[in-house]
Amino acid sequence: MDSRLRSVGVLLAGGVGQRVGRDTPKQLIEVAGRTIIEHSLAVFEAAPEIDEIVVLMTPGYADRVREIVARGGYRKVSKVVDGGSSRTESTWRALAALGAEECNVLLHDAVRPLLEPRIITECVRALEIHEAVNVAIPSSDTVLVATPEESIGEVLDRSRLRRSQTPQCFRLSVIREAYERAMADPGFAGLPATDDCGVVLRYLPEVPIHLVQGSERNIKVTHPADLHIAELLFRLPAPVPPGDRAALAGQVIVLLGEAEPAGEAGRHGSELAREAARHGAVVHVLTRAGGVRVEDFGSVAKALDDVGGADHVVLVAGGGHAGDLARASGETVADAVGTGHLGALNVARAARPHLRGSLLLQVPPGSGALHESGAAAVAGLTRALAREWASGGIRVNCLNTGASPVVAAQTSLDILISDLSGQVIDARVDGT
Ligand SMILES: Nc1ccn([C@@H]2O[C@H](COP(=O)(O)OP(=O)(O)OP(=O)(O)O)[C@@H](O)[C@H]2O)c(=O)n1
Ligand SMILES: C[C@](O)(CO)[C@H](O)COP(=O)(O)O
Repeated sequence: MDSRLRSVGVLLAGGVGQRVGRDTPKQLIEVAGRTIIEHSLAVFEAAPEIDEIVVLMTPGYADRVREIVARGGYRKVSKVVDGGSSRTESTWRALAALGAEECNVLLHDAVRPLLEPRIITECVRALEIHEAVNVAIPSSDTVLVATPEESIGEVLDRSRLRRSQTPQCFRLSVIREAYERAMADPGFAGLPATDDCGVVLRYLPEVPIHLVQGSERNIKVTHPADLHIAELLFRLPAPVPPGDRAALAGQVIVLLGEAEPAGEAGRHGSELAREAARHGAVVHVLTRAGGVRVEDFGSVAKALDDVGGADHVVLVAGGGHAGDLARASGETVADAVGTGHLGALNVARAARPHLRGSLLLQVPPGSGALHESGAAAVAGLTRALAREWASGGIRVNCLNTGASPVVAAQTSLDILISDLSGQVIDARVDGT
Protein backbone atom coordinates (compact mmCIF):
# COMPACT_ATOMS: atom_id res chain seq x y z
CA MET A 1 0.00 0.00 0.00
CA ASP A 2 1.22 3.54 -0.81
CA SER A 3 1.80 5.16 2.59
CA ARG A 4 2.91 8.55 1.32
CA LEU A 5 0.66 11.53 1.98
CA ARG A 6 -1.40 12.90 -0.89
CA SER A 7 -0.11 16.19 -2.26
CA VAL A 8 -2.61 18.86 -3.28
CA GLY A 9 -1.55 21.83 -5.44
CA VAL A 10 -3.60 24.94 -4.68
CA LEU A 11 -3.50 27.60 -7.38
CA LEU A 12 -4.26 30.99 -5.86
CA ALA A 13 -5.87 32.94 -8.70
CA GLY A 14 -8.42 34.99 -6.78
CA GLY A 15 -6.87 38.43 -7.47
CA VAL A 16 -7.95 41.10 -9.92
CA GLY A 17 -4.49 42.17 -11.14
CA GLN A 18 -4.95 45.85 -10.37
CA ARG A 19 -1.25 46.66 -10.89
CA VAL A 20 -1.26 45.15 -14.39
CA GLY A 21 -4.33 47.26 -15.05
CA ARG A 22 -6.32 45.22 -17.60
CA ASP A 23 -10.10 44.70 -17.66
CA THR A 24 -9.77 40.99 -16.88
CA PRO A 25 -7.69 39.40 -14.10
CA LYS A 26 -4.04 39.07 -15.16
CA GLN A 27 -4.07 35.29 -14.76
CA LEU A 28 -6.34 35.15 -17.84
CA ILE A 29 -3.90 37.10 -20.04
CA GLU A 30 -2.16 35.04 -22.75
CA VAL A 31 1.61 34.73 -22.61
CA ALA A 32 3.51 32.41 -24.95
CA GLY A 33 0.29 31.06 -26.43
CA ARG A 34 -1.57 30.15 -23.24
CA THR A 35 -3.25 32.00 -20.41
CA ILE A 36 -0.98 32.52 -17.41
CA ILE A 37 -3.17 30.32 -15.23
CA GLU A 38 -3.05 27.50 -17.79
CA HIS A 39 0.77 27.51 -17.77
CA SER A 40 0.66 27.08 -13.98
CA LEU A 41 -2.05 24.42 -14.23
CA ALA A 42 -0.02 22.47 -16.79
CA VAL A 43 3.04 22.39 -14.52
CA PHE A 44 1.03 20.96 -11.60
CA GLU A 45 -0.88 18.55 -13.85
CA ALA A 46 2.38 17.15 -15.24
CA ALA A 47 4.11 16.85 -11.85
CA PRO A 48 4.08 13.18 -10.81
CA GLU A 49 4.20 14.24 -7.12
CA ILE A 50 0.86 16.09 -7.35
CA ASP A 51 -2.35 14.08 -6.84
CA GLU A 52 -4.98 16.81 -6.94
CA ILE A 53 -5.33 20.48 -7.90
CA VAL A 54 -7.71 23.04 -6.37
CA VAL A 55 -8.10 26.44 -8.04
CA LEU A 56 -9.20 29.60 -6.22
CA MET A 57 -10.49 31.98 -8.88
CA THR A 58 -11.62 35.59 -8.92
CA PRO A 59 -15.40 35.64 -8.30
CA GLY A 60 -17.24 35.81 -11.64
CA TYR A 61 -14.47 34.03 -13.57
CA ALA A 62 -14.72 30.44 -12.26
CA ASP A 63 -16.46 29.28 -15.46
CA ARG A 64 -13.56 30.59 -17.55
CA VAL A 65 -11.25 28.34 -15.54
CA ARG A 66 -13.64 25.38 -15.88
CA GLU A 67 -13.52 25.88 -19.68
CA ILE A 68 -9.71 25.94 -19.63
CA VAL A 69 -9.67 22.80 -17.49
CA ALA A 70 -12.10 20.96 -19.77
CA ARG A 71 -10.41 22.02 -23.00
CA GLY A 72 -6.91 21.21 -21.74
CA GLY A 73 -7.95 17.90 -20.14
CA TYR A 74 -6.50 18.80 -16.72
CA ARG A 75 -7.76 15.73 -14.93
CA LYS A 76 -6.21 16.48 -11.54
CA VAL A 77 -8.41 19.55 -10.98
CA SER A 78 -11.04 18.58 -8.42
CA LYS A 79 -12.52 22.00 -7.54
CA VAL A 80 -12.68 25.56 -8.80
CA VAL A 81 -13.66 27.75 -5.85
CA ASP A 82 -14.32 31.50 -5.59
CA GLY A 83 -11.34 33.37 -4.07
CA GLY A 84 -11.60 35.83 -1.22
CA SER A 85 -10.98 39.56 -1.03
CA SER A 86 -7.26 39.15 -0.14
CA ARG A 87 -4.61 36.53 -0.82
CA THR A 88 -4.83 35.20 2.74
CA GLU A 89 -8.63 35.11 2.47
CA SER A 90 -8.24 32.99 -0.69
CA THR A 91 -5.89 30.61 1.15
CA TRP A 92 -8.40 30.40 4.02
CA ARG A 93 -11.12 29.41 1.54
CA ALA A 94 -8.82 26.84 -0.04
CA LEU A 95 -8.21 25.28 3.36
CA ALA A 96 -11.96 25.13 3.94
CA ALA A 97 -12.38 23.34 0.60
CA LEU A 98 -9.87 20.63 1.53
CA GLY A 99 -11.23 17.71 3.52
CA ALA A 100 -10.32 16.55 7.02
CA GLU A 101 -7.74 14.00 5.89
CA GLU A 102 -4.09 14.95 6.40
CA CYS A 103 -2.21 15.82 3.21
CA ASN A 104 0.54 18.05 1.82
CA VAL A 105 -0.66 21.41 0.54
CA LEU A 106 1.37 23.39 -2.01
CA LEU A 107 0.01 26.94 -2.22
CA HIS A 108 1.13 28.55 -5.48
CA ASP A 109 0.55 32.00 -6.97
CA ALA A 110 -1.18 31.21 -10.28
CA VAL A 111 0.64 34.25 -11.67
CA ARG A 112 4.01 32.50 -11.38
CA PRO A 113 3.63 30.57 -14.65
CA LEU A 114 7.32 29.69 -15.05
CA LEU A 115 7.50 27.38 -12.06
CA GLU A 116 9.99 24.59 -12.74
CA PRO A 117 9.03 20.93 -12.06
CA ARG A 118 12.28 20.56 -10.11
CA ILE A 119 10.92 22.92 -7.43
CA ILE A 120 7.75 20.86 -6.94
CA THR A 121 9.85 17.70 -6.66
CA GLU A 122 12.14 19.26 -4.05
CA CYS A 123 9.24 20.72 -2.07
CA VAL A 124 7.36 17.43 -1.85
CA ARG A 125 10.57 15.63 -0.92
CA ALA A 126 11.26 18.24 1.80
CA LEU A 127 7.74 17.74 3.18
CA GLU A 128 8.68 14.15 4.02
CA ILE A 129 10.89 15.64 6.76
CA HIS A 130 9.57 19.16 7.41
CA GLU A 131 6.04 20.36 8.18
CA ALA A 132 6.53 23.72 6.45
CA VAL A 133 8.60 24.54 3.36
CA ASN A 134 9.13 27.75 1.44
CA VAL A 135 10.83 28.47 -1.87
CA ALA A 136 13.29 31.37 -1.93
CA ILE A 137 16.21 32.86 -3.82
CA PRO A 138 19.03 35.15 -2.71
CA SER A 139 18.57 38.85 -3.30
CA SER A 140 20.80 40.35 -5.96
CA ASP A 141 19.86 43.89 -4.87
CA THR A 142 21.01 45.52 -1.66
CA VAL A 143 17.89 45.86 0.51
CA LEU A 144 17.39 48.77 2.84
CA VAL A 145 14.84 49.94 5.37
CA ALA A 146 13.51 53.42 4.61
CA THR A 147 12.55 55.95 7.28
CA PRO A 148 9.14 57.67 7.16
CA GLU A 149 11.03 60.69 5.77
CA GLU A 150 12.25 58.63 2.78
CA SER A 151 15.86 58.36 3.78
CA ILE A 152 17.84 55.24 4.57
CA GLY A 153 17.26 53.93 8.09
CA GLU A 154 19.24 50.72 7.76
CA VAL A 155 21.01 48.62 5.13
CA LEU A 156 20.28 44.95 5.74
CA ASP A 157 22.91 42.20 5.64
CA ARG A 158 22.33 40.87 2.15
CA SER A 159 24.00 37.53 2.80
CA ARG A 160 21.08 36.63 5.10
CA LEU A 161 18.32 37.91 2.81
CA ARG A 162 16.15 35.76 0.56
CA ARG A 163 13.28 36.66 -1.77
CA SER A 164 10.24 34.55 -1.03
CA GLN A 165 8.49 32.77 -3.91
CA THR A 166 5.85 30.06 -4.18
CA PRO A 167 4.79 27.29 -3.86
CA GLN A 168 4.67 27.58 -0.08
CA CYS A 169 4.10 24.11 1.24
CA PHE A 170 2.71 22.71 4.47
CA ARG A 171 1.20 19.77 6.16
CA LEU A 172 -2.55 20.56 6.00
CA SER A 173 -2.97 20.35 9.81
CA VAL A 174 -0.18 22.90 10.31
CA ILE A 175 -1.34 25.56 7.86
CA ARG A 176 -4.95 25.09 9.03
CA GLU A 177 -3.97 25.59 12.67
CA ALA A 178 -1.98 28.73 11.78
CA TYR A 179 -4.91 30.19 9.82
CA GLU A 180 -7.46 29.31 12.52
CA ARG A 181 -5.35 31.27 15.01
CA ALA A 182 -4.94 34.17 12.54
CA MET A 183 -8.67 34.36 11.86
CA ALA A 184 -9.39 34.34 15.59
CA ASP A 185 -6.94 37.23 16.11
CA PRO A 186 -8.72 40.62 15.90
CA GLY A 187 -5.33 42.21 15.06
CA PHE A 188 -4.74 40.08 11.94
CA ALA A 189 -6.98 42.06 9.58
CA GLY A 190 -5.20 45.29 10.48
CA LEU A 191 -1.76 43.78 9.81
CA PRO A 192 -2.32 41.00 7.26
CA ALA A 193 0.53 38.73 6.17
CA THR A 194 1.77 39.04 2.57
CA ASP A 195 2.25 35.28 2.28
CA ASP A 196 1.31 31.99 3.92
CA CYS A 197 4.71 31.47 5.57
CA GLY A 198 4.16 34.81 7.28
CA VAL A 199 0.99 33.41 8.86
CA VAL A 200 2.79 30.28 10.11
CA LEU A 201 5.75 32.29 11.39
CA ARG A 202 3.45 34.63 13.31
CA TYR A 203 0.99 32.11 14.76
CA LEU A 204 3.09 28.91 14.99
CA PRO A 205 6.61 30.28 15.58
CA GLU A 206 7.74 26.92 16.93
CA VAL A 207 7.31 25.31 13.47
CA PRO A 208 10.56 25.68 11.49
CA ILE A 209 10.06 26.61 7.83
CA HIS A 210 12.59 24.84 5.67
CA LEU A 211 13.88 26.64 2.55
CA VAL A 212 14.08 25.10 -0.91
CA GLN A 213 16.10 26.88 -3.61
CA GLY A 214 13.78 28.80 -5.94
CA SER A 215 14.62 30.14 -9.36
CA GLU A 216 15.13 33.51 -11.06
CA ARG A 217 12.70 32.26 -13.74
CA ASN A 218 9.90 31.76 -11.22
CA ILE A 219 8.78 35.39 -11.50
CA LYS A 220 5.46 36.75 -10.29
CA VAL A 221 3.61 38.65 -13.01
CA THR A 222 2.80 41.78 -11.06
CA HIS A 223 3.39 44.83 -13.31
CA PRO A 224 2.76 45.29 -17.07
CA ALA A 225 6.48 44.86 -17.88
CA ASP A 226 6.40 41.40 -16.28
CA LEU A 227 4.17 40.19 -19.13
CA HIS A 228 7.00 40.94 -21.58
CA ILE A 229 9.62 39.42 -19.29
CA ALA A 230 7.55 36.24 -18.92
CA GLU A 231 7.10 36.00 -22.70
CA LEU A 232 10.87 36.23 -23.19
CA LEU A 233 11.60 33.73 -20.42
CA PHE A 234 9.27 31.21 -22.07
CA ARG A 235 11.32 31.62 -25.24
CA LEU A 236 14.66 30.90 -23.61
CA PRO A 237 15.73 27.59 -25.05
CA ALA A 238 15.79 24.63 -22.73
CA PRO A 239 19.13 22.83 -22.58
CA VAL A 240 19.23 19.76 -24.81
CA PRO A 241 19.92 16.77 -22.57
CA PRO A 242 22.58 14.41 -23.93
CA GLY A 243 20.45 11.35 -24.66
CA ASP A 244 21.21 7.72 -25.34
CA ARG A 245 21.43 7.74 -29.13
CA ALA A 246 21.17 3.95 -29.18
CA ALA A 247 17.44 4.67 -28.77
CA LEU A 248 17.44 5.60 -32.46
CA ALA A 249 18.05 2.00 -33.54
CA GLY A 250 15.25 0.89 -35.84
CA GLN A 251 13.56 4.30 -35.86
CA VAL A 252 12.52 5.71 -39.22
CA ILE A 253 13.92 9.20 -39.86
CA VAL A 254 13.02 11.19 -42.98
CA LEU A 255 15.28 14.07 -44.04
CA LEU A 256 13.88 16.62 -46.48
CA GLY A 257 14.97 19.87 -48.00
CA GLU A 258 18.42 18.86 -49.11
CA ALA A 259 19.53 20.94 -52.09
CA GLU A 260 22.63 20.03 -54.07
CA PRO A 261 24.76 17.42 -52.28
CA ALA A 262 27.77 19.77 -52.54
CA GLY A 263 25.84 22.74 -51.08
CA GLU A 264 25.40 23.88 -47.49
CA ALA A 265 22.18 21.92 -47.02
CA GLY A 266 23.78 18.91 -48.64
CA ARG A 267 26.56 18.91 -46.07
CA HIS A 268 24.08 19.27 -43.19
CA GLY A 269 21.85 16.55 -44.63
CA SER A 270 24.70 14.10 -45.33
CA GLU A 271 26.19 14.51 -41.86
CA LEU A 272 22.82 13.99 -40.18
CA ALA A 273 22.00 10.97 -42.39
CA ARG A 274 25.41 9.42 -41.62
CA GLU A 275 25.14 10.00 -37.84
CA ALA A 276 21.56 8.70 -37.66
CA ALA A 277 22.43 5.58 -39.65
CA ARG A 278 25.52 4.99 -37.46
CA HIS A 279 23.13 4.69 -34.51
CA GLY A 280 20.95 2.20 -36.35
CA ALA A 281 18.17 4.47 -37.62
CA VAL A 282 16.46 3.72 -40.94
CA VAL A 283 17.11 6.95 -42.84
CA HIS A 284 15.26 8.22 -45.92
CA VAL A 285 16.77 11.26 -47.65
CA LEU A 286 14.28 12.98 -49.94
CA THR A 287 16.24 15.35 -52.15
CA ARG A 288 15.48 18.04 -54.67
CA ALA A 289 17.48 15.98 -57.16
CA GLY A 290 14.98 13.17 -56.52
CA GLY A 291 12.06 15.51 -57.34
CA VAL A 292 11.07 16.54 -53.80
CA ARG A 293 10.88 20.32 -53.57
CA VAL A 294 9.79 21.59 -50.19
CA GLU A 295 8.17 24.66 -51.75
CA ASP A 296 5.83 22.25 -53.58
CA PHE A 297 3.41 20.64 -51.12
CA GLY A 298 2.33 17.94 -53.61
CA SER A 299 5.87 16.62 -54.11
CA VAL A 300 6.50 16.49 -50.34
CA ALA A 301 3.17 14.80 -49.60
CA LYS A 302 3.70 12.16 -52.29
CA ALA A 303 7.25 11.38 -51.14
CA LEU A 304 6.13 11.01 -47.53
CA ASP A 305 3.18 8.82 -48.59
CA ASP A 306 5.66 6.58 -50.40
CA VAL A 307 7.82 6.24 -47.27
CA GLY A 308 4.80 5.48 -45.07
CA GLY A 309 5.13 6.03 -41.31
CA ALA A 310 8.02 7.98 -39.81
CA ASP A 311 9.24 8.34 -36.24
CA HIS A 312 10.86 11.67 -37.03
CA VAL A 313 10.82 14.11 -39.94
CA VAL A 314 13.60 16.68 -40.26
CA LEU A 315 13.57 19.68 -42.56
CA VAL A 316 17.29 20.02 -43.20
CA ALA A 317 18.65 23.57 -43.26
CA GLY A 318 19.07 25.03 -46.72
CA GLY A 319 21.58 27.75 -47.57
CA GLY A 320 21.05 30.88 -45.50
CA HIS A 321 20.09 34.10 -47.25
CA ALA A 322 21.94 37.29 -46.49
CA GLY A 323 22.20 40.78 -47.82
CA ASP A 324 20.09 43.84 -48.38
CA LEU A 325 16.42 43.10 -49.15
CA ALA A 326 16.19 46.14 -51.41
CA ARG A 327 18.85 44.61 -53.68
CA ALA A 328 17.48 41.06 -53.64
CA SER A 329 15.93 39.75 -56.86
CA GLY A 330 12.37 38.44 -56.92
CA GLU A 331 13.86 35.00 -57.48
CA THR A 332 15.96 35.26 -54.30
CA VAL A 333 12.94 36.35 -52.28
CA ALA A 334 10.81 33.52 -53.70
CA ASP A 335 13.58 31.00 -52.99
CA ALA A 336 14.04 32.25 -49.41
CA VAL A 337 10.30 32.03 -48.68
CA GLY A 338 9.85 28.77 -50.59
CA THR A 339 12.64 26.86 -48.86
CA GLY A 340 12.16 28.68 -45.55
CA HIS A 341 8.71 29.55 -44.20
CA LEU A 342 6.64 27.90 -46.96
CA GLY A 343 8.91 24.84 -46.96
CA ALA A 344 8.44 24.42 -43.21
CA LEU A 345 4.65 24.76 -43.52
CA ASN A 346 4.53 22.24 -46.37
CA VAL A 347 6.75 19.70 -44.63
CA ALA A 348 4.79 20.01 -41.37
CA ARG A 349 1.40 19.68 -43.10
CA ALA A 350 2.48 16.74 -45.24
CA ALA A 351 4.31 14.98 -42.40
CA ARG A 352 1.56 15.11 -39.77
CA PRO A 353 -0.47 12.08 -40.95
CA HIS A 354 2.68 9.94 -40.99
CA LEU A 355 4.41 11.15 -37.84
CA ARG A 356 4.79 9.04 -34.70
CA GLY A 357 7.44 11.01 -32.80
CA SER A 358 8.65 14.46 -33.71
CA LEU A 359 9.23 17.12 -36.33
CA LEU A 360 12.48 19.08 -36.37
CA LEU A 361 12.77 22.24 -38.44
CA GLN A 362 16.36 23.32 -39.02
CA VAL A 363 17.20 26.93 -39.78
CA PRO A 364 20.61 27.76 -41.29
CA PRO A 365 22.77 30.67 -40.14
CA GLY A 366 22.19 33.93 -41.96
CA SER A 367 21.54 37.60 -41.48
CA GLY A 368 19.43 40.44 -42.80
CA ALA A 369 15.72 40.94 -43.35
CA LEU A 370 15.14 37.91 -45.58
CA HIS A 371 16.86 35.51 -43.24
CA GLU A 372 15.61 36.95 -39.95
CA SER A 373 11.97 37.21 -41.04
CA GLY A 374 12.06 33.59 -42.25
CA ALA A 375 13.74 32.36 -39.06
CA ALA A 376 11.16 34.19 -36.94
CA ALA A 377 8.34 32.59 -38.95
CA VAL A 378 9.75 29.09 -38.44
CA ALA A 379 10.26 29.78 -34.71
CA GLY A 380 6.61 30.91 -34.39
CA LEU A 381 5.44 27.88 -36.37
CA THR A 382 7.42 25.61 -34.03
CA ARG A 383 5.86 27.03 -30.87
CA ALA A 384 2.31 27.03 -32.27
CA LEU A 385 2.54 23.52 -33.77
CA ALA A 386 4.02 22.11 -30.56
CA ARG A 387 0.88 23.26 -28.74
CA GLU A 388 -1.48 22.07 -31.50
CA TRP A 389 0.10 18.63 -31.74
CA ALA A 390 0.81 18.04 -28.04
CA SER A 391 -2.47 16.19 -27.51
CA GLY A 392 -1.49 13.78 -30.30
CA GLY A 393 1.86 13.14 -28.60
CA ILE A 394 3.85 14.75 -31.45
CA ARG A 395 6.76 17.02 -30.51
CA VAL A 396 7.95 19.93 -32.64
CA ASN A 397 11.28 21.73 -32.30
CA CYS A 398 13.46 24.12 -34.25
CA LEU A 399 17.25 24.14 -34.46
CA ASN A 400 19.30 27.14 -35.55
CA THR A 401 22.10 25.01 -36.93
CA GLY A 402 25.09 27.31 -36.89
CA ALA A 403 27.91 26.65 -39.32
CA SER A 404 29.07 23.22 -38.21
CA PRO A 405 27.22 20.25 -39.80
CA VAL A 406 28.77 17.93 -37.18
CA VAL A 407 27.47 19.94 -34.22
CA ALA A 408 24.10 20.39 -35.96
CA ALA A 409 23.78 16.63 -36.62
CA GLN A 410 24.61 15.66 -33.04
CA THR A 411 22.31 18.29 -31.56
CA SER A 412 19.54 17.24 -33.96
CA LEU A 413 19.75 13.61 -32.84
CA ASP A 414 19.70 14.61 -29.17
CA ILE A 415 16.60 16.71 -29.82
CA LEU A 416 14.88 13.81 -31.60
CA ILE A 417 15.38 11.45 -28.65
CA SER A 418 14.56 14.08 -25.99
CA ASP A 419 11.17 15.03 -24.50
CA LEU A 420 11.59 18.62 -25.69
CA SER A 421 8.80 20.32 -27.58
CA GLY A 422 8.14 23.88 -28.71
CA GLN A 423 11.83 24.75 -28.29
CA VAL A 424 13.86 26.98 -30.56
CA ILE A 425 17.40 25.79 -29.91
CA ASP A 426 20.65 27.39 -30.92
CA ALA A 427 23.26 24.75 -31.84
CA ARG A 428 25.98 27.37 -31.64
CA VAL A 429 25.32 27.64 -27.90
CA ASP A 430 23.79 24.36 -26.87
CA GLY A 431 25.62 21.99 -29.15
CA THR A 432 29.16 23.11 -28.45
N1 LIG B 1 -7.83 38.04 -3.28
C1 LIG B 1 -6.76 37.45 -3.81
C2 LIG B 1 -5.65 38.18 -4.19
C3 LIG B 1 -4.60 37.53 -4.82
N2 LIG B 1 -4.68 36.21 -5.03
C4 LIG B 1 -3.64 35.54 -5.81
O1 LIG B 1 -2.38 35.65 -5.20
C5 LIG B 1 -1.36 35.68 -6.18
C6 LIG B 1 -0.36 36.80 -5.91
O2 LIG B 1 -1.08 38.02 -5.79
P1 LIG B 1 -0.88 39.34 -6.64
O3 LIG B 1 0.28 39.26 -7.55
O4 LIG B 1 -0.91 40.47 -5.68
O5 LIG B 1 -2.20 39.34 -7.53
P2 LIG B 1 -3.37 40.39 -7.56
O6 LIG B 1 -3.93 40.56 -6.19
O7 LIG B 1 -4.30 39.94 -8.61
O8 LIG B 1 -2.60 41.71 -8.04
P3 LIG B 1 -2.89 43.22 -7.62
O9 LIG B 1 -2.43 43.33 -6.18
O10 LIG B 1 -2.07 44.04 -8.55
O11 LIG B 1 -4.37 43.46 -7.78
C7 LIG B 1 -2.05 35.82 -7.52
O12 LIG B 1 -1.98 34.61 -8.23
C8 LIG B 1 -3.43 36.22 -7.16
O13 LIG B 1 -4.43 35.81 -8.10
C9 LIG B 1 -5.77 35.48 -4.61
O14 LIG B 1 -5.81 34.27 -4.81
N3 LIG B 1 -6.80 36.13 -4.02
C1 LIG C 1 3.40 35.14 -1.87
C2 LIG C 1 4.37 36.06 -2.55
O1 LIG C 1 4.37 35.83 -3.93
C3 LIG C 1 5.77 35.74 -2.05
O2 LIG C 1 6.69 36.56 -2.65
C4 LIG C 1 4.03 37.51 -2.32
O3 LIG C 1 4.15 37.83 -0.97
C5 LIG C 1 2.67 37.87 -2.85
O4 LIG C 1 2.49 39.26 -2.73
P1 LIG C 1 1.29 40.01 -3.47
O5 LIG C 1 1.35 41.42 -3.02
O6 LIG C 1 0.04 39.27 -3.10
O7 LIG C 1 1.60 39.91 -4.92
